[in-house]
Amino acid sequence: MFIEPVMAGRKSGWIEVICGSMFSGKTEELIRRLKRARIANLGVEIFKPGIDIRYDEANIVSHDTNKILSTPVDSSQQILLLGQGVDVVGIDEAQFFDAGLPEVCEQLALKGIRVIVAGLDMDFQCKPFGPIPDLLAKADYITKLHAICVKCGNIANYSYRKTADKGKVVLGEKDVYEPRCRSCYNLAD
Ligand SMILES: Nc1ncnc2c1ncn2[C@@H]1O[C@H](COP(=O)(O)OP(=O)(O)O)[C@@H](O)[C@H]1O
Ligand SMILES: Cc1cn([C@H]2C[C@H](O)[C@@H](COP(=O)(O)O)O2)c(=O)[nH]c1=O
Ligand SMILES: [Zn+2]
Repeated sequence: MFIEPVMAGRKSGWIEVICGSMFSGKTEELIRRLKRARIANLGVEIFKPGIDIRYDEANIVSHDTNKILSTPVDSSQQILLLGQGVDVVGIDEAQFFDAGLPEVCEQLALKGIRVIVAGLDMDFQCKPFGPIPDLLAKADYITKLHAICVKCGNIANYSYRKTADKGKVVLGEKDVYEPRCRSCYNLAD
């Protein structure tokens, strides 16, 4: 389990990235860390991409219906503007943001803000997803989570798409995707 670092001396920010496949618990872990920050009386701002309206327009909602209120935004620059002056910034579904997100996170961390980012590291074709690879390179702390393979029960690293759609961005949940391990991902069905 991730334990919040204790920083001595001057207030310094940092970047945490929570990554993994779909259903691996990224959103739950993000919500857990943000709720703990609120319990510590820290100022928290939470963002998600405007396109992510799967479960709710504004809330970040986990597959287990755990939720926390967020501000939907359309660009990483908005996070830089709206995130000023708080202690902690949380970002969910970061794979959908533009290529400027890593630099925005860097700027926020430089201002002493703890930045917690959750997102898919790979798309349905096992290709790196959006700004996540660059975020991983810049992160101070990385947590890689795993789901359970629906085919065999092993640890799942991949998000298998069940439909014929080949577009990179296709919103969905169990109707469209299932988590699979490496062997089961490479099965024909
Ligand atoms: N195959 C699975 N493996 C693991 N968790 C699953 C699976 N199917 C459903 N879940 C549920 O999904 C929850 C994680 O949801 P969530 O945090 O939204 O994941 P993510 O954001 O990584 O997609 C788990 O706590 C569990 O209840
Ligand atoms: C693999 C993959 C996923 N998506 C979409 C599907 C969901 O709407 C989100 C991921 O949500 P989660 O919180 O990680 O479960 O991303 C996509 O658009 N393209 C893909 O390749
Ligand atoms: Zn498997």
